[in-house]
Amino acid sequence: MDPISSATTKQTHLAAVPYPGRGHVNALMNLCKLLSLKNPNILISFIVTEEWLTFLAGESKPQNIRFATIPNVIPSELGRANDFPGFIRSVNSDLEAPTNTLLTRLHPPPTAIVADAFLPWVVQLGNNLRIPVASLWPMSVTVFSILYHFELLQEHGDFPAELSERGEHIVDYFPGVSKIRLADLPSFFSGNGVKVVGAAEKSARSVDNSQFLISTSVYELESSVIDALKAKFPIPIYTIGPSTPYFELETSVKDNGGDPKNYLRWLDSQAEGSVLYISQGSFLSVSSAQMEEIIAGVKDSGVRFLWVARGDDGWLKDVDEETGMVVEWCNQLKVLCHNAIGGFWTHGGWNSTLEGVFAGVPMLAWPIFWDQIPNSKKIVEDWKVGVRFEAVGGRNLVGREEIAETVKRFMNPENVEGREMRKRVSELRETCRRAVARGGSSDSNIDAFLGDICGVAREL
Ligand SMILES: O=c1ccn([C@@H]2O[C@H](COP(=O)(O)OP(=O)(O)O[C@H]3O[C@H](CO)[C@@H](O)[C@H](O)[C@H]3O)[C@@H](O)[C@H]2O)c(=O)[nH]1
Repeated sequence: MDPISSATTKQTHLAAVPYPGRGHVNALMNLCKLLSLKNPNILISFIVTEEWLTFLAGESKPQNIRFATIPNVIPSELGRANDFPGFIRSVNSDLEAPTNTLLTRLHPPPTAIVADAFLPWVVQLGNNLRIPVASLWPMSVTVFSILYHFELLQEHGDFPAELSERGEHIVDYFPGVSKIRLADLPSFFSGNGVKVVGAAEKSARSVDNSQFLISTSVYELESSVIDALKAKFPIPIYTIGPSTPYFELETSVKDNGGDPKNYLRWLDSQAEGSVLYISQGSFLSVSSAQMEEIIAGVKDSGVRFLWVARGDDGWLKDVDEETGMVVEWCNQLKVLCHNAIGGFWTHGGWNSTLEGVFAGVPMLAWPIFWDQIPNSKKIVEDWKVGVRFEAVGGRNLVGREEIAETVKRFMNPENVEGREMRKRVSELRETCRRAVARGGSSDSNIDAFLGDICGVAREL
């Protein structure tokens, strides 16, 4: 197939197919907004289930991005954590047929597709329909390289790994990836994670049949692994990150995220760098016993916090504003960029990790699973912009005293180690700002991708 020739004569119509999960939908929507800002003449159809359309109803977006829906053929987002392997199975079997039908009925017909790589079957649909596909990899390129080269783990006898025995074993054979302990690999390779490792590997390998690989990373943050992949791959690899709404920072009108409390006003009244922002991700969390220790530990630390907690976390509702503030949802990037925020307690989701770096806020990582583990290693060891609770997954319970001590030390502005971290993260913040500024690595890659899918040289 010649991916370009079909695009040259028609209006550019991009069909965007996100994986149904918050971190994935947001990343692809932000990419679509960036493309649309740069070229308001392209049409983008953003394909979601009817349930996801209700979640996105309040989303402000440019006119040339429209939603197109498929029926609710997968388990509800609201309970997907209950049977995660079952959810993945359904996404990989039940979404394909309605997506195919929709792609063939969209008008005008799509001239290109951008799809989350965790929907590997979209690549085949695109190939069948002779529409070029850009696979969006929503995690770090490091994690991509590890999954793509899964067979290296097997060849070295490192899969499956019993982490209690071999967790400290260091692996250095993934192209471009810095030395990493087996315990720091994505959780796909051990314990229950092996139930989904096949699906994850398939996602990474699906790019073999796509026409572009787009990464939400920032070139300068992972240059060695990106260079190694570029040397090996015949298709363009575009890093466009962070795929987060930095372009809306000044203009967003949704500062309260629908929450009746004004957390931004509260932040305005706090001393610079004094507040810990806490968010444990969008759908999986820790056990309730562990949560009790975390709440007690954070409160005992005496550090003020802004905490994102879901509706069922009722025990956080009695927090008074002298201690902190609890919200169900917030504009995370805006919060992180507020000068009252001095630290970010994060599960290490890739978008959150990049947002922490973009905002220049040191991170306290509590990874739960998947790529959050290598992301936390990157935060602490590679970039040196944070600390982590060691091996939280493998321990029964991290006690409140340890949590209180760690939080206090982490947020103490006098702490020498902390000063170094803050300096480093400010440097990386500038790196990210340069990447998205005009002519920077991410900005140029977005232009290049647009040029490719529009099939004509654009006037910038
Ligand atoms: O109150 C909140 C809480 C979160 N967010 C946003 O929600 C996104 C969350 O994304 P991420 O940090 O990546 O976390 P998850 O939603 O948990 O992401 C899933 O998808 C990611 C990308 O594949 C993976 O890195 C994670 O491990 C996986 O859990 C971020 O952009 C946040 O800014 C808000 O805007 N407000």
